[in-house]
Amino acid sequence: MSTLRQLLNLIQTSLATLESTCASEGLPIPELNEPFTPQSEAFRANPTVALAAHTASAAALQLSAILSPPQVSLYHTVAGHYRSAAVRACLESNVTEILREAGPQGLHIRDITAKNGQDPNKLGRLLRYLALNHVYREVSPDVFANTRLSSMLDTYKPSANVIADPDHKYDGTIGLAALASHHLDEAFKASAYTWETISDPQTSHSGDPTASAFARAFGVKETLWQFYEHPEEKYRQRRFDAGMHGVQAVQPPDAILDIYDWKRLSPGSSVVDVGGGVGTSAFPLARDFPALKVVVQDRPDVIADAKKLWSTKMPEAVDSGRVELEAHDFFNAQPKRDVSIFLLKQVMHDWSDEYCAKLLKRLREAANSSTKLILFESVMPYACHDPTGDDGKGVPGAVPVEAPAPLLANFGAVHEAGYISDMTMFVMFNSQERTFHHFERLLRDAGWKLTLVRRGHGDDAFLQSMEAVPS
Ligand SMILES: C[S@@+](CC[C@H](N)C(=O)[O-])C[C@H]1O[C@@H](n2cnc3c(N)ncnc32)[C@H](O)[C@@H]1O
Repeated sequence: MSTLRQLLNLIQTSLATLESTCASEGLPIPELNEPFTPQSEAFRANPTVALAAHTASAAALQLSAILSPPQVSLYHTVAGHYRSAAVRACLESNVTEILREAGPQGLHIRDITAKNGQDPNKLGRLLRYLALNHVYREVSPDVFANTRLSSMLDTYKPSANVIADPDHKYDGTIGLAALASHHLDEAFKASAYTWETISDPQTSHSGDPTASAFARAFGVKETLWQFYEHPEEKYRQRRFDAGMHGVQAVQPPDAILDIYDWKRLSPGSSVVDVGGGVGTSAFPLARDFPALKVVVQDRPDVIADAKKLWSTKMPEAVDSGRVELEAHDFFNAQPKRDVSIFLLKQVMHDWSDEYCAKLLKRLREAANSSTKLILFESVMPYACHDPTGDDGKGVPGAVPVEAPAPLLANFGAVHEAGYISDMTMFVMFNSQERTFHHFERLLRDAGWKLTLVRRGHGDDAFLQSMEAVPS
């Protein structure tokens, strides 16, 4: 059978599964022209529906790559920066808020620009360009409306407020628009310097966090965190914080409870959350497993914030000593001993290999023979079939569920989020997301043996957990 026919079959069988499962479970299938609501995404929580939707989408994208003129497909990627530029202009000129208030019949570009002060000829072309990819739609000539995609850029504030007070546009929002605004500013500009950064002998092979494309683009020799400390960067700092709040909000709050069988730990066992922030993961652990000793380690200013938070959320836990909030630099010798679990959640992806190696060795030095290391990170799939799992002798969970042939094994651009995160880590921090084999190598070199990958939250989940023991 031709590849085209195989792709078409995948679309047909996936859609049949999707429609019948949604019908029997009473799950609505989203409409492109209606605004996003959490309920409109509820169907994806059903694993059968999610797999069918992702398979059909991946097949449709591959079909388009075959049937579109190659220069058109290529330029979809080559000209990606124009789409970013256009969406940035619409986001920052508050088009989505204006169109939300206009409703599904849309608004003429003259009336949009009467509100946001833009040139109707220029903004109208940007909107029409984005409508090619269903971000906004042109309802009738020069009349535009939101779609499911553009509605995700909504701060849900009245347009008059965000137009009058752009400095506080993203404060107190759910964060997705803030995250997009951050990506379209710092990360977008940084990404333009990717080649300059990896071709300059000063930075090409460096693991230094200040050797990033971001530092080059902004003409600084500092990390993003140091950059945000400048008084004139307060707006960007607040916008970043709002964006991170949005990222946290879409992660299941109690995911930490599912990544290990915490019941197995005997009373008094100690769990050290290294780089644990203000204790987001430690809260559910301390709440559900009061017999454990939970230590949260982070930088001094983060621990100061953590102390304030815990004093209102769970003061007893800190007062009794079963939760300890400890300022500690994870590149220095680890002060804790007799630790059952060292937890590293979304810490490794902030650092290049040389820094991760340092941090892993500090933990290994403090480990005893029964200590476990749990990493909670994105484990990046290859874009091809991974033969690791074929003999069944490898590490359980090392290979994710792969897409059926002839699709790309990782579902291609349908699962792009992890790869976007990898690019973000690269341009902003000179760091990265890693494949299973990369994690395995890093751990092995630092004296750890990777024994298990847990994919409890589904294969398209953002984070997977990995277990390692001293080797
Ligand atoms: C991406 S955040 C992850 C926080 C937390 N594990 C979570 O998942 O919510 C990385 C954390 O590493 C902390 N960090 C960065 N450098 C550190 C260092 N040298 N020592 C200790 N913590 C550090 C940051 O302050 C931040 O809280």
